[in-house]
Amino acid sequence: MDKHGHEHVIEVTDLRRVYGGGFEAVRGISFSVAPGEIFALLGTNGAGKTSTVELLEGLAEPAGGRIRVLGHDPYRERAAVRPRTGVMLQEGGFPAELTVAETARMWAGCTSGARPEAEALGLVGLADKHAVRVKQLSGGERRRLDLALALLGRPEVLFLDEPTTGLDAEGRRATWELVRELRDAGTTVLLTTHYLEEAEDLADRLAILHEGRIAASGTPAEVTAGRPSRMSFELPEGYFLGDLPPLAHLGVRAHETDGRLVHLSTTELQRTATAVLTWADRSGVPLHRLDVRSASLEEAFLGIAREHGVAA
Ligand SMILES: Nc1ncnc2c1ncn2[C@@H]1O[C@H](COP(=O)(O)OP(=O)(O)OP(=O)(O)O)[C@@H](O)[C@H]1O
Repeated sequence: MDKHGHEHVIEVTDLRRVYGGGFEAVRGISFSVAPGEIFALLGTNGAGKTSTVELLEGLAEPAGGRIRVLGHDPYRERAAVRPRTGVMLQEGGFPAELTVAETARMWAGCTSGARPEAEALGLVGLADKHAVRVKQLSGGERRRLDLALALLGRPEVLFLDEPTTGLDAEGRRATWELVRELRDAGTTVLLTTHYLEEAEDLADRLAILHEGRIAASGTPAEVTAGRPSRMSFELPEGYFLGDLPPLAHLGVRAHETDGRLVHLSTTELQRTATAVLTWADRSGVPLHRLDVRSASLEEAFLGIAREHGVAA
C-alpha cells in the first residue's frame, strides 16, 4: 500500500538473481511503484538493471525475494500478468524481411484486445513507415517500432528497457512526451536508462543500482538533495584563483583549475555565484565560459560511483 491507500502496481522485496556460474547480479533490492507512476532504474554498466527488469517481466525465476506485479507473481502466474503488461526489451529481434505494418499485425495477432496497428504506429511516429521493411529502418526507428509493439495491448504496466538508446534528440523528446501521456492516462511505467537527463526529466521516482544493490532512491529532488552544485568560468590572463573572495566562506567544498578554467563545487550556489559575479563586476573582470548549475542527478550518480570506487 502507498501513503494514499492504493495498492502498489509493482512490489519488489529483497529480490535476488544468481546466474549459472554463481554470480549474484541482483543482491537483495526492494522498491515499489504506485499506479500511474514512472519509475526509473539507473545504474552503472552491469549494475543489474536488465537482470531486474527480466525478473519483473517474469522471464526468469528469482533466486530469492518476492515480486508482485498487479498483485501476481510474474513468473509463476505469467498467464495472469502477461496480457496486462507491455514489454520493450533491449533487443527487439524482428524478422528483417517483414514490413513495419506486417510486424505490427503479426504481433497484434498474439495480443488480446490489441489496439489497431495503425494507431500504435501513429503513437510512435511511424505511420508513414508502414510499408518499409524492418531491415531498412534506422536504429532509432527500430526502437520506436519496439515501443509501438509494447503498446499494442493497451498495457496497464509498461516495462521499457533503455527505450531511447539510439534515438536522436528529437526522437528522445517525442518518446518522453508519449511516455508522459501514457502515464497521465493511468499507465504505470518502469524504465531503465543510461541517460540521467531522461530520468531527471521523466521519472516520478527512481533508484540508482550499483553492483546489484540500491545505492540511492526517491524522487529526483530527493536523490540530488545534499549533492554539491557547480560553477565554472575562465579567468582572464593575469588573474588567479587567489584574487577571488575567500572561497571557504562561500560554501565552496572543492575547487579545481584546468589551465585558466576554474571549477567550483559548492553547497551554497547562490552565495558562491553572487560573490564571484560581484567580484568580477567590481573588478571589471570578464568571466568567459561562465556555467552555473545546481545539483543534478549526474552529480548524484557520479558521487555514488566515486564513493564506491568506480571510474565514472
Ligand atoms: N546470463 C548471464 N550469466 C552470467 N552473468 C550474467 C548474465 N547476464 C548478465 N550477467 C552479469 O550480471 C551483471 C548485471 O548485468 P545486467 O545486464 O543486469 O546489467 P545492466 O545494469 O543492465 O547493465 P548495462 O547498463 O550494461 O546494460 C553483469 O555483471 C553481467 O555481466
